[in-house]
Amino acid sequence: MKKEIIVLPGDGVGREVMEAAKTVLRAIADEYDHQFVFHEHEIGGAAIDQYGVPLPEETIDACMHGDAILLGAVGGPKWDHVAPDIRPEKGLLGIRKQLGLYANLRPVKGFKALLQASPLKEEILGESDILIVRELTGGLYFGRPSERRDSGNTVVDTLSYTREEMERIIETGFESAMKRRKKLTSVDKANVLESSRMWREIVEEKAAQYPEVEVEHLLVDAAAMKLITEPSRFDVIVTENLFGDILSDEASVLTGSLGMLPSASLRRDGVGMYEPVHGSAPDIAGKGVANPIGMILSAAMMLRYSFGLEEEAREIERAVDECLEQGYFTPDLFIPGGTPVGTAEMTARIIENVTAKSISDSICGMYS
Ligand SMILES: NC(=O)C1=CN([C@@H]2O[C@H](COP(=O)(O)OP(=O)(O)OC[C@H]3O[C@@H](n4cnc5c(N)ncnc54)[C@H](O)[C@@H]3O)[C@@H](O)[C@H]2O)C=CC1
Ligand SMILES: CC(C)CC(=O)C(=O)O
Ligand SMILES: [Mg+2]
Repeated sequence: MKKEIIVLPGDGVGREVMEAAKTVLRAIADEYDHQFVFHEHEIGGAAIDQYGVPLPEETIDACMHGDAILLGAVGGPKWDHVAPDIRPEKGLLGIRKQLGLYANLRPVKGFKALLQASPLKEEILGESDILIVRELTGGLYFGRPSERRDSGNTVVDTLSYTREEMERIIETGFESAMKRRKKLTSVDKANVLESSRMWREIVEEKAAQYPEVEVEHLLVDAAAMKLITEPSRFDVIVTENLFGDILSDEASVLTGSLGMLPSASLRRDGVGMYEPVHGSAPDIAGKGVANPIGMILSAAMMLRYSFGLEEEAREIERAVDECLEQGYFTPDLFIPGGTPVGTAEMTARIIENVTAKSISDSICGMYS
């Protein structure tokens, strides 16, 4: 299979973890006889430096013509003082909006080797993983332009959603629940927000079409608490943009680190951008210690959702699991008795496991 992959490394550790993901994809291409062609373009701060804007036309154009997009992360202190409308983060919001990538799937899955050191291990192990379905192109991040009034003493951000925007993501939530353990937790703030009241109405309407799905409503503040105290009560969580952003960083703690979580940003026709949940991590950027697993697992999601390469996706996931079982961990993680490594070595160890399987398979094949 030949695929053209648009690569947007962005800023900070985004660039480091992207190298790792490309290396793993090259190993998979070799093992399974695929051709993955990478086309690199700038977004975020790196694009501001080169083009003066966080989302250049040539980047959008490339994204529209590729088979799938991989994104690292954007932002960093270097661009803290640029005008608000050209901040690096506007590049990311812009590409999501312009490509219509409204459904952000954020699986929160624990790996056994890491959970042994976690007080939450019984709660999240095994079948009890969580899928957060986050609305990605509406709500507070996309309101009318934010403004400061009254000599800068009054600030205005607006939260607006259309019924259609809510319906399509809530449907994604129900469809995801149907493929999993058939439980959907809808998270809102319906005791206060009008947008949340409409959200809840729509969830109730859709529930009638999915009688097999058990539906519960939680207010976001209680949901944040229960995510930590009772993670195993959750199967699929569906929620709007801001709540999903915050809850997914929180949920990452259940897996050991924010650096572990991948995501897929999709639209109905299958076009997808794949990005780790974390940001550009300026505090560790350039030190060679970023955890590449969230980015590598995002590449696995790309193989699964955009290319239909389920076996190859599972192979990456298996290799990550194996590498952690062997005790390798980046400094954001901890495995008792294990070996601390940097980004490059972690990546090399993961690839060794991809290769190890196929070598042992081919040896078995020779004697069967
Ligand atoms: N998708 C994106 O591009 C995102 C961009 N950002 C931007 O990133 C910049 C930094 O934001 P922060 O609030 O610091 O969030 P962050 O997600 O970059 O970092 C939060 C904490 O997690 C750690 N961390 C993140 N990724 C890691 C990895 N792969 N391995 C090990 N540790 C990791 C960091 O070292 C830091 O202590 C800001 O400019 C922000 O706007 C933030 C979140 C998402
Ligand atoms: C620009 C931000 C909304 C990025 C972020 O934190 C995210 O998508 O998780
Ligand atoms: Mg976030």
